[in-house]
Parts: sequence; C-alpha cells; structure tokens
Amino acid sequence: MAAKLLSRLRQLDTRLISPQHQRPFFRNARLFSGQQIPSSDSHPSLPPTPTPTPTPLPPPTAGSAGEKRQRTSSLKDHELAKFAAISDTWWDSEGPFKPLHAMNPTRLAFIRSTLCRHFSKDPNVPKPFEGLEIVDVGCGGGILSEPLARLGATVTGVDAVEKNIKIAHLHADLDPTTSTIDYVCTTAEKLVEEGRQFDAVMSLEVIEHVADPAEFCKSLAALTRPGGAVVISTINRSIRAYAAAIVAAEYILHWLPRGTHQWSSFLTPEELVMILKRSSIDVEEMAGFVLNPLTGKWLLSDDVSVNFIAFATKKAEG
Ligand SMILES: C[S@@+](CC[C@H](N)C(=O)[O-])C[C@H]1O[C@@H](n2cnc3c(N)ncnc32)[C@H](O)[C@@H]1O
Ligand SMILES: [Mg+2]
Repeated sequence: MAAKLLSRLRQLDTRLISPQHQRPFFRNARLFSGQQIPSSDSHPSLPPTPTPTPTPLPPPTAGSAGEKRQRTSSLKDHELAKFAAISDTWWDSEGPFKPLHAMNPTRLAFIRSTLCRHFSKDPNVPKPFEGLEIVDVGCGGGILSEPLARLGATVTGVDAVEKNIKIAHLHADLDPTTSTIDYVCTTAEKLVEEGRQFDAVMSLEVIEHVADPAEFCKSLAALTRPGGAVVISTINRSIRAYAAAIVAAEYILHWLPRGTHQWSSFLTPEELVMILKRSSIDVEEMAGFVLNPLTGKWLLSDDVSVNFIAFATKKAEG
C-alpha cells in the first residue's frame, strides 16, 4: 500500500517537472473557458480520487439557488451534495468541519490584519470592522461569518445549499451580535445580477468546489466596491497538498469525508493571482497555513505549498 502510494506520488512528481508540464499557468483547462486544451495536458497520471455517492439535491425550488442553475457558472451539483449531506455537523468542532474550526483563529488573524491595514482601521479595538459591509460567499454554517460580525462588520452570508443557510441562521440566532447576519441561500452570480456590492468579499475554501473558478472570480470582483478587498483561501495543486489534504486528511486521519477534495480542482497560487488579475483584482499579500503537529494549532507561514490565503484589492475609481 505504502509502496503503491509512493510510486503514484513519484509519477505525479515526474509529470509536474517534465518539460511539457513546465507551464503551470496553462495546465488548468478550467481557467480557460471556451479554449481547447490538448488532452495530454490534463492529468494523465493522477490516480482517480474516489467520490462518495452523493446525496441528490432536492429539485430546485422557487427562490432557491437552483432557480438559475442553468445560467450560473459556479455551481457543481455533486460538490453541493457533499456539503448538504453533512450540513448538520457544521458546529461540531470534532466533526467533518474540524479543520475549518481549527484554522479559524489563524485565518481571522490574517483577515483582521490585512483588512485593518487596507481600510485604515485600528486592529486593537474590540470591533475593528465597524462600518464595513462584508459578504461571505460559500459561508456554510457560518464559521467565518459569525466572528466577522463579532468584529463589528455588517455581514451577509451566502451559500448555494439551503440546509447550510438554515443551520447558519439557527446558530447565529443564539447570540444577539451574530443574529444580525443576513444569511441568504444564493450564489455570487445572483448577487451580481441584483447589483449588490460590498467593501470586502470573503470566499474561504470554496473556489476548489466551484465549476468555473475564473467566472467565479469575476463574480467576486463584481461584488467588490472600487477600493474594496477580496480574501480567498484554498488548497494548492501541489504534491504536498495531494499527500496532506487528500491522502492524510481523508484516508489516514479521517478529518474529512473521503472524496471531499479533487486534486485536479485545486489552484496554484500563481493561477489564483492570474485569474484575479484578469478580473482587475490585484493580490497584495499571500500566506500559507501550516499545522504545528505538537500543539495541533495552525500558524501563518510563508509556506504556501498546501493551504494558502490571499488578500487582494480592487482599484479605487478615478
Ligand atoms: C468547505 S465549505 C467552506 C465554508 C466556509 N467558507 C468556511 O470556510 O468556513 C464550502 C462551502 O461552499 C459552498 N459552495 C460550494 N459551491 C458554491 C457556489 N458555487 N456558490 C455558493 N456556495 C458554494 C458549499 O455549500 C459549502 O458550504
Ligand atoms: Mg475545500
């Protein structure tokens, strides 16, 4: 088993460093909507990642995110089904969302420092985000939306899965500060159609689950006011990420249900920078998250080889 895994990883390694694969920007066909990428440029040696049998989503109902599914670009039904199937576990800090709970203080530290610097806010006051309107796209059960509200932001949380929004609502209602969060079952594209804009747009651990990351970034850009900020976190398409985020997290440690992540859906930091740039969003800061195995705590690091977070801005008008 170990030998088989090692040989698979070696195959992957060879594929990534072989001359025909030295153009990381051009490997990911999903970033080039409508453009044909030769099939040899896909992922020939990537072992198939098992996917669980997804629980089918209920048929789209009026007013749900499914309503415009034909016209939206970001929704992938089988990805949404994975989250719908475990939606009642969002607030179980030992359940399938344990890694998000564990990473939350670290990602909030990054968000707090970057947003405060950008919007000239004092990071040391109890509510540094007072006066900021923030949207949390793909908010799930509200693990990030809630602390953003506690830090003083006016928060809108959106998710394509109705069950997630219900759980988020119920949980937020337990505290008067978080009960102000406006949770809506919708998509970024739909908010754009409605002409909504925010000072800051967050989308953490979502882009690897959408159908078209470039189109998704365009929507995030459109939701950002001129002079506003975007924060995205995701997983690098690296060999280390395959070993850590899929083999270890799903198959050895059982932190996440098997099939949660598809390696080929990950983006490298360079690809993320590029697709945001095409939407006129400039990445200004990036950090990696690394787990200290002794304390079990996640730390910000320069190592972006597995989990990483990017802070980006949209130019002010004029
Ligand atoms: C890994 S969870 C991240 C939750 C939250 N952002 C966090 O980090 O705590 C991904 C979430 O994105 C949602 N999602 C996936 N694709 C989406 C899309 N195209 N539009 C809106 N939400 C989406 C899923 O339903 C799920 O709740
Ligand atoms: Mg993910």
